[in-house]
Amino acid sequence: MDIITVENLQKAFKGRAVLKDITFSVKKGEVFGFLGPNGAGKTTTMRCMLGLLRPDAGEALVFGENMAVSDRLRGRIGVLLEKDGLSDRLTACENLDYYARLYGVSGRDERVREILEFVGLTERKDSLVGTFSTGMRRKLGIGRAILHNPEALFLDEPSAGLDPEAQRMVRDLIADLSREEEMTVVVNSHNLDEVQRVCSTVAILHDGRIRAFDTVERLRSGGGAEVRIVLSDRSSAERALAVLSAATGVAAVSREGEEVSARLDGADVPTLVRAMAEAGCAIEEVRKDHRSLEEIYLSVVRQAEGSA
Ligand SMILES: Nc1ncnc2c1ncn2[C@@H]1O[C@H](COP(=O)(O)OP(=O)(O)OP(=O)(O)O)[C@@H](O)[C@H]1O
Repeated sequence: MDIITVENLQKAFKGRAVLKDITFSVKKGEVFGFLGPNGAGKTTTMRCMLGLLRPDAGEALVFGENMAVSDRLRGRIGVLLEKDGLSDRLTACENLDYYARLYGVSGRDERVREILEFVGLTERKDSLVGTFSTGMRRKLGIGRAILHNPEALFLDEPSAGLDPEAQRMVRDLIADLSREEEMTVVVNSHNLDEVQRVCSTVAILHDGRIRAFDTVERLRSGGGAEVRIVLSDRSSAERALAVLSAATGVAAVSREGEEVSARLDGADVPTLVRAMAEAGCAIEEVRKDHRSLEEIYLSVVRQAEGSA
C-alpha cells in the first residue's frame, strides 16, 4: 500500500524552476531515502509533501490526502525539519511534555519516559536543552517527532553535523522505528553510507528531476555484480579464466596472478563455482561484490550533469 504518492510535482521560486517533474511513491513500512546534491530540491519536495508549500503543478499525497487541506492527518505523521521546535530554556522532559500535551497523548508521563529511554536521554532528562550537544538535541528532536506514535515519519537531514557515533545512533533509531514500530520513514540525506544501511528504497534527485528510483538492493545489483575468485595456483587461475570466459551470463573476465574477476550479467555464482570445480580448479576464496550506493549516486549525478 502506498503511504505517499508524489506525481508530476513542479515548483518554481521567482521564475526559477526548482522541481521540474517529480514522481515517486513510498510504500507502508519502507525507509525511503531521498538523495541529491545541495539545492537539488529535497527539502522543497518534503515541504510540498507536508503541505507547508503549495506546488505549482502536480500533487503530493500522504495517506491519499493533501496535507495542506487535511489537518486531521497531522496526528498520523511525525516531522523533524532543520528547525527542531525544541526550546533551549526547557529541559528534555519539559520539552517532550509540552508536545505530549499539544498532541493530546494519553498516558503522557509514561510515554515521555518511554521516549527518553528510547532515544537514550533518560539520564539527561532534567538538563536544559540549551546545554545539549548537537547529537543529543537531534535524538530528542526525533523523540519529539515520534512522541504521538505516528505512522509515517519525515526527517530532513537527520545526521547532518553529527559525529560518527551520533550518526550511528540516529541510524539505529531509524532502523528500530522501521523494524519494531513498522513506521514508514522518509529521510532526506547526503549521507550515502547512512542511506545504504537503513533505507530500503531510494530516489536520486538532480536538477529538479528524479534520476533513479528503486530499492537499494536492485540499484546495487543493477549494472552487474562482480565476483572475485582466488585460486590456489596459477594453472588453476588460467583454467578458471577459460571456464568463466566460456560461461553464459558473464560480461567480462580478467585475471591477475591467482585471482580471477568476472562481471556478471545473468550468471549465478553457485553455477560458476560448480563449473570451475568440475574443470579441476582449486578454489581458495569466492567473493561477490555489489556497487556501493556512493558509486551509483556519483554515476547517476554525473550522467545527469552530462545530459544537462
Ligand atoms: N522559499 C524559497 N524562496 C526562494 N528560493 C527557495 C526557497 N526555498 C528553496 N529555494 C531554492 O530552491 C532550491 C532547492 O532548495 P532545497 O532546499 O529544496 O534543496 P535541497 O535539495 O534540500 O538542498 P540541501 O541539500 O542543500 O538542503 C535552492 O536553490 C533554494 O535556494
